[in-house]
Amino acid sequence: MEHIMDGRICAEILEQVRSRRPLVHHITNTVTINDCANITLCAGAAPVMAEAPEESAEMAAVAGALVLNIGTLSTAQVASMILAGRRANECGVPVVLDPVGAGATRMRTDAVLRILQEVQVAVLKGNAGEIGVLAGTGGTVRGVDSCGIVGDAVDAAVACALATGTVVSMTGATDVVTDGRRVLLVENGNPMMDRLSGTGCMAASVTGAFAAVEGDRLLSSASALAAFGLAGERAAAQARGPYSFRTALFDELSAMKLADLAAGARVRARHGV
Ligand SMILES: Nc1ncnc2c1ncn2[C@@H]1O[C@H](COP(=O)(O)OP(=O)(O)O)[C@@H](O)[C@H]1O
Ligand SMILES: Cc1ncsc1CCOP(=O)(O)O
Ligand SMILES: [Mg+2]
Repeated sequence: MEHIMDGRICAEILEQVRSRRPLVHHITNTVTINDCANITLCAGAAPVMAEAPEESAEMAAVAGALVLNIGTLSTAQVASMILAGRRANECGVPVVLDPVGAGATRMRTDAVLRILQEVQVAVLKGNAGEIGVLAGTGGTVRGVDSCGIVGDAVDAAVACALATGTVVSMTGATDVVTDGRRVLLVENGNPMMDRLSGTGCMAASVTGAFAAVEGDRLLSSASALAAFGLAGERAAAQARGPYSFRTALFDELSAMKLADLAAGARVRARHGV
C-alpha cells in the first residue's frame, strides 16, 4: 500500500534549517568540496570543512551534523573521519556517510566498512551501486558511478539498512530512503543531475543540514532529497547545459519558497515491508 507524504513536512524541516542555521562539518573530497560548502549555504545551513586530525573531533563536537565523504580518501583522512565520528557520537551529533566509489576498489569498500564498524552512522547516502555493494545483495560501481544493482532497489536499500543499522538514502531517478522498516520513495529530481559531478556529494550535504534539525532521520533524509531534487527540476527548466544548470541549482535551492516545496515535494510512503 502506498500513500503520498505531505510536502508540508519537507517544508517545515527546511524552515527549521533556515531559522537555526546549523553548522555542518564536512570531511570530504577535493573534487566537489566547494560545491558542498555552497549548497550547504543555499540550504540555509553553515558549512565548515575541517579534516586535520588535530581538530576534526573538536569541530565535530560543536557541529549540528557531520558529513563524511570518502571521494578522495587517504588512510590519514579515514583515521580523521573516525576520530570526528566517534566524538560526534558522544555529543549526539548525527553522522552522514557518503560511501563514494564503494565497490570500485577494495580500499573504498574496506574504509566504509571500517567507518560503519567504529562510528554510529545516522544516514548512509549512496548511489544504487554503492548501496548494493554494501548491502551484500550485489551492485556494480565504476569509478564513482553506479552501474546498477542486482535485484529490486527497495529490497537492496532495506537489506543495507538492516545490515548497517543506518537510515539508507539511495539516490537515483527515484530515491529510496529507508530505516529497514519504513520506506519513502522520492520522485523529485531531473536527469541533468546525473550530468554534473558532485550532485551526490551535494545531496549528502543537504542531508546533513536536514539531519541537524530533525531527529527522525528517515523524514529528514527524504525531505532533503525532495528539496534538492525540486531545485534540480527548476534549474533544468532554465539551463542550457550542465554548467548553467549548476548555477541555477544553487540559486533555486537558495530561493525556494516553503510553499513551493510543500506543493512540489513528491514523496511516496510504502508500507508492509
Ligand atoms: N535520472 C535522474 N532523475 C532524477 N534525479 C536524479 C537522476 N539521477 C540522479 N538524480 C538525483 O541526483 C542526485 C545525485 O544522485 P546520483 O546521481 O544517484 O548520485 P551520485 O552522484 O552519488 O552517483 C540525487 O539527488 C538524485 O535524486
Ligand atoms: C569525480 C570524483 N572522483 C572522486 S570524488 C568525485 C566526485 C563525485 O561526486 P558525485 O558522486 O557527487 O557525482
Ligand atoms: Mg554524480
